[in-house]
Amino acid sequence: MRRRIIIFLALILAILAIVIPLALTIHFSRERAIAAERAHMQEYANWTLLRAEQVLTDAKDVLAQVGEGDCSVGHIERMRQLAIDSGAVEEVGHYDGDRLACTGWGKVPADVVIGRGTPSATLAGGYALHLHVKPRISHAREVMVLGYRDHNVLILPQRLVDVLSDSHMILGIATRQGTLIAITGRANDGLVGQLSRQAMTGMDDTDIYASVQRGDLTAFAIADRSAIDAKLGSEMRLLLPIGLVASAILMLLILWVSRQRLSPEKELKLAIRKREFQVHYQPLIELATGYCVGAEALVRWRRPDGRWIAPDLFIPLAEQSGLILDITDHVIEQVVADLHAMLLAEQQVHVAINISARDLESGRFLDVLEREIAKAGIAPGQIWLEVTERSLINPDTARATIARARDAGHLMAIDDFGTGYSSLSLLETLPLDALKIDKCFIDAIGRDAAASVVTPHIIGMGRALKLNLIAEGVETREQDAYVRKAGVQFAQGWYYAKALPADEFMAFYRDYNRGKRSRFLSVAA
Ligand SMILES: Nc1nc2c(ncn2[C@@H]2O[C@H](COP(=O)(O)O[C@H]3[C@@H](O)[C@H](n4cnc5c(=O)[nH]c(N)nc54)O[C@@H]3COP(=O)(O)O)[C@@H](O)[C@H]2O)c(=O)[nH]1
Repeated sequence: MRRRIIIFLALILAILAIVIPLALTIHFSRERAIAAERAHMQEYANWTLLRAEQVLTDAKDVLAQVGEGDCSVGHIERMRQLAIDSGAVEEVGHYDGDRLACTGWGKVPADVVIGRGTPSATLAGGYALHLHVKPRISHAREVMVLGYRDHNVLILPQRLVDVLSDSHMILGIATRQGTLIAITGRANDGLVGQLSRQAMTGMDDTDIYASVQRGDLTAFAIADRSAIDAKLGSEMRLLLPIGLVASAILMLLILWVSRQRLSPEKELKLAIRKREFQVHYQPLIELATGYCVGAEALVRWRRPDGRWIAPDLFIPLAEQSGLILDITDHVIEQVVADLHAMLLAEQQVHVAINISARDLESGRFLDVLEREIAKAGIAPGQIWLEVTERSLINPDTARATIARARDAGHLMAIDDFGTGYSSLSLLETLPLDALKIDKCFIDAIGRDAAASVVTPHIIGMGRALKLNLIAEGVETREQDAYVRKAGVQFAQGWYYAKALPADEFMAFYRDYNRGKRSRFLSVAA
């Protein structure tokens, strides 16, 4: 269940690890494209402003150079020459009072009356600006007129906005007060009015735009929003690799974390934290009396989905990772919690707890054991400890811990005896109380197997060491009869009972011993 949740979460996170960086890449690419296009519009509004300022400066220069005039031949010649030399003005004219008297083309005929008119705007320095003027002398295209004192110049408005652009856009120039002077194409009137009045940048459903103001003028640039899409491609090409790398890093991170979470060691750690372990008890039978005199505590892992996991599958990992220390502590606490009432009431009953090589090395379990049994008032002799032959790899440390345990009053048994290649001389030096003959030798009884020849020797070895013998894995009547006859003191195995939950074990103990009680007490005494 937990595994499935982790895999499900990892899948969701993996999808998010792809979707979020990609969505952010698209979002930031779009933001950058918009910002770039706004800056682009601003740049062109600036170019337009510069161009318009240049044209007006040229026109003002012409007005400054023309000097005083009286429509003499020399004056007219000067006006014509200035118009030819200037790239900005089309014509220069001279007023006599309120009437245009002559231009670079010559004197204005007496029957043609051209007044000064009302200026559309007045520019700094006292220049009068007239817009949308149709010249009556040259009959040229619509112009704007810049007047100063007795002279004026005609300027083609397009000159103010003739800026080469790198993409399709509309450029415009207006007076500071918002009167449009020139524009390069058709655009939304409302937007043009807005841009002519103030410096701004922005975007609406169809356009992206910017306007700038300086001195007497406002310049603006407008482009279709599709310009953003064109930039989006290049921004995406820039940001997409970053987005893909971020996705890949996130995916690797998720993979790493989920592998960690799914690792058996991590699961075991979590199971210890959540106390998912339970202890079952396999009854131990005293063969001479036929009584159940105790049990071996065997740990089981109950997963949150209800599945039981056998110790064979997790004890080796727990030993390898050191987590066995915590499991042993848990088993001790559980045994005391489960059986303390029974152990107090039935002082002849004992429980055997399995101790690993790591436990022997650290000796920590003894502190936990002492604390727990002292709290419950259980006699130390009612707790036996089983160590396998294989866990005696470091005999000196093992000997010290075994001695400590025996000094505390516990009985020590060697488990799986016969499979661990312990030498008789080593076993002789250890302070032991019992030997458990491994199941493989019990299995061999009555069979034509190589081990069957060894079984009597294993029993003989136990006897030679003057230790109590326990036969484990007894499954048949024949095996029971054999070990009884061979003088083995105790036996456990499916022939008597499997490992049972605490309450079932206590019920088994009551039922199994019923009717045998008086005889048992006399034997125990
Ligand atoms: N360090 C710890 N080791 C522990 C602990 N609890 C268990 N173990 C060790 O795990 C191994 C497997 O144990 P389990 O699956 O519980 O099997 C035990 C018995 O159920 C099984 N058994 C007993 N009688 C019979 C039988 O007649 N037939 C049959 N096929 N199996 C039988 O044998 C196991 C008991 O083994 P042993 O400990 O050698 O007496 C096992 O090595 C456990 O020791 C723990 O808390 N700590």
